[in-house]
Parts: sequence; structure tokens; C-alpha cells
Amino acid sequence: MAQYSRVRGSVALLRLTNPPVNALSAAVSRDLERAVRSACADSAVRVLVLRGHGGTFCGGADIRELAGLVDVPFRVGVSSLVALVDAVEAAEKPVVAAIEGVALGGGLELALGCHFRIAHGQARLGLPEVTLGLLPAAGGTQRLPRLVGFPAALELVATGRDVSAEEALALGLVDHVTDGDVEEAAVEFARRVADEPLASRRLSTRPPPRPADLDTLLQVALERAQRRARGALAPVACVQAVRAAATLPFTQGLQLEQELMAALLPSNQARAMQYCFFAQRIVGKWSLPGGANWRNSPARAVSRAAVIGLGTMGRGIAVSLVRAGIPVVAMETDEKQLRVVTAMLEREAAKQRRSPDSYLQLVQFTLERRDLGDADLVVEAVFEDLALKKRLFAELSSSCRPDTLLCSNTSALDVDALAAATRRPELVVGMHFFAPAHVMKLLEVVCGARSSPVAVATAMQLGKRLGKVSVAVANCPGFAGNRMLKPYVEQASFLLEEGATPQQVDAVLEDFGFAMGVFRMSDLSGLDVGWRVREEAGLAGPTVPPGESARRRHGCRYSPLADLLCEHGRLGQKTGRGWYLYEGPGGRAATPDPWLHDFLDQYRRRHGLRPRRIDQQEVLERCLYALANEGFRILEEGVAAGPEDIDTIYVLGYGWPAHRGGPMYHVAAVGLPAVLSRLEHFRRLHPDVPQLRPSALLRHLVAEGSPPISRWRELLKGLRSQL
Ligand SMILES: CC/C=C\C/C=C/C(=O)SCCNC(=O)CCNC(=O)[C@H](O)C(C)(C)COP(=O)(O)OP(=O)(O)OC[C@H]1O[C@@H](n2cnc3c(N)ncnc32)[C@H](O)[C@@H]1OP(=O)(O)O
Repeated sequence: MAQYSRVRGSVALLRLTNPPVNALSAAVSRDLERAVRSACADSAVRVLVLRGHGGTFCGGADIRELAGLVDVPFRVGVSSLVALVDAVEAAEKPVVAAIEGVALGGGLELALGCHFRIAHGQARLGLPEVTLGLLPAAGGTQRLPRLVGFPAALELVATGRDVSAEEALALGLVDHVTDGDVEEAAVEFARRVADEPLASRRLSTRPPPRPADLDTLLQVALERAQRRARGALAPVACVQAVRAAATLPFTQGLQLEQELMAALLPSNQARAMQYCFFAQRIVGKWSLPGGANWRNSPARAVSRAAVIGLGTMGRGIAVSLVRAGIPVVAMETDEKQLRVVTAMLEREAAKQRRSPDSYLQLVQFTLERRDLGDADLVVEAVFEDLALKKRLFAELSSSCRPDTLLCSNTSALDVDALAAATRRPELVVGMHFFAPAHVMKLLEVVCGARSSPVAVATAMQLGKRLGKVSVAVANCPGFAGNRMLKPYVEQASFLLEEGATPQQVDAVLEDFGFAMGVFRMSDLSGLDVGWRVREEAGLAGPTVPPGESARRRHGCRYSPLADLLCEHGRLGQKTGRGWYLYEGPGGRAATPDPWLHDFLDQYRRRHGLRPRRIDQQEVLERCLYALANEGFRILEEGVAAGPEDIDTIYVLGYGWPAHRGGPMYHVAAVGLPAVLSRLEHFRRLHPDVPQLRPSALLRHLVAEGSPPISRWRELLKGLRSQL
């Protein structure tokens, strides 16, 4: 776990070894502390170099221990890590951290205990504890501000953002960056500093870094943390802890840090966020019904890609590919879009501190389909029209190399129908990106009935290379994410009919922690998107059978409110009005619109609906339980492999608050019997709404005694599965 050897006489090399990421479990921390003490006691040693194993320094404290997944009380883990960092800092001989790969969380705290830090040019450093519902509790909130200054530390701790070695050097977080062998560089460095006095290198002995504008900085940081946190406790605790670094002596600051950690660690929020962390790793371990899986199906290399259509989605996809270093042929007829992509690439290059040319030279714009011939993979991102896409796929099937993967960015259309239009259905797969595609971390990989393991493996792997979390789902209308959105949006519309207002519904959902309420979200994405889908499905517009009542379709309740808004030209932000009013077309600031309230009054009168007072609980339960109920159906049918897949999709793609774990985690936390009983209650009140009928899987789980969510995946394997 922690080996100690000597290199070149007086330099002791300590190697932290706990694959895959050298996590600091309680046992590993204790072992390393012993190794540090032995090296210090060795009279032949003058200086210590601490490095990791397998190309990485350390991924932090062992999250499995923190999450209570292994049998080590969390206090033992915390105290072992604190003791290790203290022992390193107190060492009488210089300790140099040799950082490659990552130094994250407890790993960076350990490096902060060292007297010097050397980083490889590709290393990443950060304190991401806040993303796990925690805070750095091995002195990180107290040492970092004493090293890089108060404002930078506040930002890094409260956001959990990691930095490159280059930025770390600029911040003063590391002393030297090398592009060569980090151990070699650290040993060289160690020999130079072997006799340096250590007092000023012990960060805990430095005075509190109190900036003149402390109060303003804190107020701004607190407001920002509260706004971004959407009810999460950890970001605010992080600000409080860093504040202590500026206002209290080190030991008192440390004590506050420990107290805040003791409050956060056992909280439901931390549990939920740690569940999200592991869920995002579980979803990478996909499998198909034929037995192909992530272990036995190698991905094909993608060294050249093509994107067709540079609208909102296509340009984000092109930027993601370029950022990952993949040359792209981009096909688009509208010159305006080419300028937009060029500007986006220039901005991205500036953000990554690279020359614009390094990105621009990776893109070739074209109008000719034959230029796509050489691509290993094509992503189609044209208008959401099945006939158009089928034609395009048929043409691509003739014009591209026979082994080129053909992927569609469709958000709901039938991937099997696209595959059937080609001569290579096994190489067709859905790659559903989320807008903006260069920002959002989610990729739904839609496995068609005939998609081959290599096609799925390549799409999943490409997602990871683009920095996304790829989730494999089976083909069905709307796949997993958008399919679940339908009953959620429907309930919200029914609530408007019954007396609620868009701002009331949105306020409840945003209080719950959603990035945006359902109506603000719909205004942002454009009401016409759903309108077109409903028209194609015969639910809206001229295709509705004559004589069908306005509020019923196929014998079930239907709300035509969104269709009516579209007929009035209210398509959302792009037209300056939708469920809300905006400053003008393209405006962002939503204000309640008196027109809409009159419109709702008239609508209710016309249909004899008596508005009633609707409380927050009803809004939440009807929207969220209808959504989760559809999630159970998706699991039942095997469209998604487990609750972790659905929760990852919702947290990363739909703004579900991570501190509530995701929709399936949420209903499990509320209690499945209680959720079943509420759905039964709503179903009795609204017998013509099939989405409120509790799913068979929910009933089954309740009948089985509501097993914990960690067991659902295994239980589902016994049911019909498409994945
Ligand atoms: C004791 C408390 C005192 C002080 C507070 C300190 C708290 C902390 O340090 S909390 C931990 C902070 N660290 C992180 O949040 C980093 C989490 N890990 C990652 O971001 C990534 O895993 C990585 C960048 C380190 C590596 O990424 P990648 O190469 O893509 O691999 P995977 O993400 O697939 O991970 C591989 C494998 O390792 C497991 N794992 C990763 N980090 C940890 C960890 N800190 N503890 C335990 N296990 C970890 C991950 O689950 C994967 O395992 P499985 O495939 O079995 O799931």
C-alpha cells in the first residue's frame, strides 16, 4: 500500500499504491503515515519524494468508506487522513509531492501537507468534495487559502473545479511543472531543497490570509454558492470553512472544518451525491442481451469524424469532437452557421489557453457528401424529421466507407427505422447529445435492435473521450430521458388547467432543486419542438381525427394548452413569449404574462373547469411521481438497465438536483409504499390519465418488501431486458 525505497542515496521514495486511483482508505492512510515516519527516522535519508502508482498521484479519500459502503466508520477514515497530512507537514525532512495524473480531494490535501509540489504538465488538481456533498476535511480549506490566497481558494473549494498543472503553477499551488518524468524531476528538485528550512513551507504555520475586501468577497461567494447550490448544503459549508481560514487561527479553522464535515458526512444529501458518483461509474459497464458487454467488445478507433448539420446541436457536437483532438468534416449549407462554429471554436481555444488555429485546423467545412467518405463515424444532426433522416441515412449508406458508423443525434425518433434505411443496420446507433452539446455531460447511446456490439462500444467510448458520461438505452419513442419527460410535462399542464400558474409550478420544482421549472425549460427549448412531435403522432394539428374533443385523445385526458400557445405564435424565448413574457425575441428574463393568465381563465371557463387552490405537495407529487412511474416502466421493459442509468440521465441531462440523487433514488428515499399509495390516490382522482396508474414493477418491488435501490439492478436481470 505504501512502499518506501531509497533512490540515489539520501532521497527516500514513498510510493502510494492502491489501484485504480490510489484512494486513501483509512488503512492506506495509516500505512503511508508509518512509511513517512520510518523514512524520517532513517538517518541516511535527507529528503522524501512522495508519488502515486500507475500514472496517478491520488484520487482522494476512499469514497466507498465515506459512503458507508464498506465497514469502516467514517470518523476513522477522516481522522486517519488528517493524522497522515499532519505527520507529513510536521516531518523534519523536506517532503516533495510528485504529482501526475490527478491529485484530487484528500489527494491534494496530502500534497498540501508536503513542503514542495512538482506536477507533470498533464496533471489535474482540485478539491471536488463539494460534488460529493462534502468539504475537504483534512485541512484543505485551511491550507489552500494560505498557499494560493483567499479568493482563488474560495472559488476552488466552493465549486470543486479542478485545474491544469499550468493553472496550478500560475496560482502558486505547485512549485514546478515538468513534461518529462515526474519522479526524476521531483528527485532532482528534492536534492536541491534538501537543506532548505521548512518553517515557512508548513502551511499551517502561515498567518490567516485576510484580504482587505473580505466581507464583500464572502458575501458575493455566499450568494453565488446559494444560487448555484439549489438547496445543497455543501457549497455553503465550503464558504463557511474557507472564511474561517481568513478569520481564525489554523487550529480553530481546522476544528470548524471538522465540525462542518461531521454535519455533512451523514447527511441524506451527501449519500445522494455519492450514489450519483457511483451510478455514473456503473452505467459505463453496459451489456447487450446477446452477452456482448463493455469488457468483451472493444471499441473501434475514431480518428476522423463527420457532423451533418451545424444547427444548435450539430455545432456543439463538432466543438466537442475538436476539443477531444478529433478531426471533423462538418457539412452545412448555411454559411451563417459556419461563422457561429468558428467563433465557438475560437472561444473554446481561448478558454483552454490554446491558439485558435490549433482547433480551427481540425475542422473542414464542406457541402459535398463525398468529403464524408473517409470518416470513421458520422453524426447526423439535421432537423428532427424522420423522412428526412431516413433519406439521409440511405444516402450515407452508399456514400460512406462500408465500415463507417452512422449515428443519429435524434432525441426521440426511431433508430431502427433509420437503420432499416441503410445497408449496414448493425453500424447504426443513436447518439443523443443534450444542448448545449459541448457543455452538457450526458450522452444517451441508443442501441437499436440490430446495433452491433462494436457500434455500441464505439459510441460509448467516444462519449467518454468527449468528457461525457455515456448511458446505453434501448430504442423506444423518446428513449429513456424524453420518454419520462412526457408524463411530467403533462401533469404540469393538467395542473394549469386545474388552477395553477406556470410560475407556481416552476417555483415548486425550482425549490426542489431543479435548474429550471418545467415551463421555463419548455420556453428555453422552444414549444414548437413538442408541437411537431404531437402533430406527427396525430395528437395536435390537422391530423387530429374530426370530432375528437379538445381535451381528450384516444379516450384519455389531453391538455391542448401548449398547442394553443404555438397556434398563437408563442414558441418560447425565441419569439419573446411562451409560458412567460421575455424582453424580446431571444430574451432570457422570464416575467409572468397577464395575457397568459387571461388566456388560462378563458380556457378554464370555456371547458367548465373550476380553478382550485393547489398546494406545493400536490405539484411535486404529481409531476415527480408520474415521471418516476414512467421510469419504472422503462426498467420493466429493459429500456434502461438499472435505476442508476435513469438517475444519471436525469442528473446530467435534465437538471435534476444531484443532492436528491435522481428520480428513482428520490422515490426509493421517500419510500416505495408511500409513492405507490399516492399514485393510487391520484389515479382514483384522474382515472383517465394512464401515466398515473402505478407500474407493475413498482407494485412488484413493494410486494417484495421494497428492497434497497442498490439491489434493483440485480433483480431486474430476471425480468425481460433489451439491455
Ligand atoms: C476521509 C475524509 C477526509 C477528508 C475529506 C476528503 C474527501 C475526499 O477526498 S472525497 C474524494 C475526492 N475525490 C474525488 O472526488 C475524485 C473521484 N474520482 C474521480 O474523479 C475519477 O475517478 C478519477 C479522475 C480519479 C479517475 O477517473 P477515470 O480514470 O475515468 O476512472 P473512473 O472514474 O472510472 O474510476 C475508476 C475506479 O476508481 C473508483 N474510484 C475513483 N475515485 C475513487 C475514490 N476517491 N474512492 C474510491 N473509489 C474511487 C471508481 O469508482 C472506479 O471503480 P469502479 O470501476 O469499481 O466503479
